[in-house]
Amino acid sequence: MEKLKVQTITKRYGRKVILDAVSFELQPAKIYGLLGRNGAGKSTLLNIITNRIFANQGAVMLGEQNVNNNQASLGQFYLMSEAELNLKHTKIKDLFSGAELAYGNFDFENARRMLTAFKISEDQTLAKLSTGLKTAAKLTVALNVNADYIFLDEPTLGLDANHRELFYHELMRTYGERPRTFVISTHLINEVQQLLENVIILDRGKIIVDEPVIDLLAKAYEISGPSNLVDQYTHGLKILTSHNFSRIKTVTVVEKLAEQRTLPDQVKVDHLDLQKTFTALTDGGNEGE
Ligand SMILES: Nc1ncnc2c1ncn2[C@@H]1O[C@H](COP(=O)(O)OP(=O)(O)OP(=O)(O)O)[C@@H](O)[C@H]1O
Repeated sequence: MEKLKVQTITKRYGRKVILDAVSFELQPAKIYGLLGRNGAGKSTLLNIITNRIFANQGAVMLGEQNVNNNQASLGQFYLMSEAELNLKHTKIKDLFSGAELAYGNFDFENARRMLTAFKISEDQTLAKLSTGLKTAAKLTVALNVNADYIFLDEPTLGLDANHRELFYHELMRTYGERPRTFVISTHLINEVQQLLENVIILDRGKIIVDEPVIDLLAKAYEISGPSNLVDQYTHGLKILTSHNFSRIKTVTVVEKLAEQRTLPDQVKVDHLDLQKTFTALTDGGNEGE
């Protein structure tokens, strides 16, 4: 498996810049989270990587090959997204054969086992399934297709809590059996935190985070206490969010706290989880666009 390199991708719709010279790399056999607020450009980016839409500038490379219209490279990528590509009236079993035809070595046995777990018959068509079960059927294809890079755009759309658990379990199972790269774009950040090795955060057209989750969380803090003491302790730090309740101030920072900073007795420092870190970093972003 080769590295996938996204190099200075720019995408504009009219005069609006959706992706602004975005660059990052995906390593073989890792699970990434691609996070961003509504309208941040996640789907646009995944569609560009998989050649469904075209960038105004930049390139996507698999190893040394530009993937643009390159069937051999594109044959390593699979995108599961909301778009149904006119497959509504296709039976699930025909989706399986389609994946076999396009990619070879489809894991029929595991796919049938997953369908049974989701209580879906392979003779059903996507059109007749509920939103959640449609997602479950598409996930069953995505987790059993023979591709090195699998992009899951909103893979939990409509899935109830039990089915989401089943999906996370199946993802880890297939990843354990055959490690390949998964990129999961989702808003259910807390739920996927345990699955992700790396996180990429898109905000207002740019990548603002691209690192192992463990490294990001190691420097993500919530600091609270009497307002004047919090101000004193955080002097010189970049405060991302700040709230006052009565005389207690709570701020978030995502940067290393130097050891020589003395923590006043009444000030408390806690680590943030991934959801809160994301919110702190993207507060004031582009929600609702
Ligand atoms: N075909 C299009 N024409 C014009 N603008 C578009 C088109 N497709 C997407 N956009 C705009 O590009 C921006 C990014 O959209 P995109 O769907 O990539 O965001 P997203 O991060 O996937 O959002 P969400 O989390 O809400 O699904 C949005 O402002 C959207 O309105």
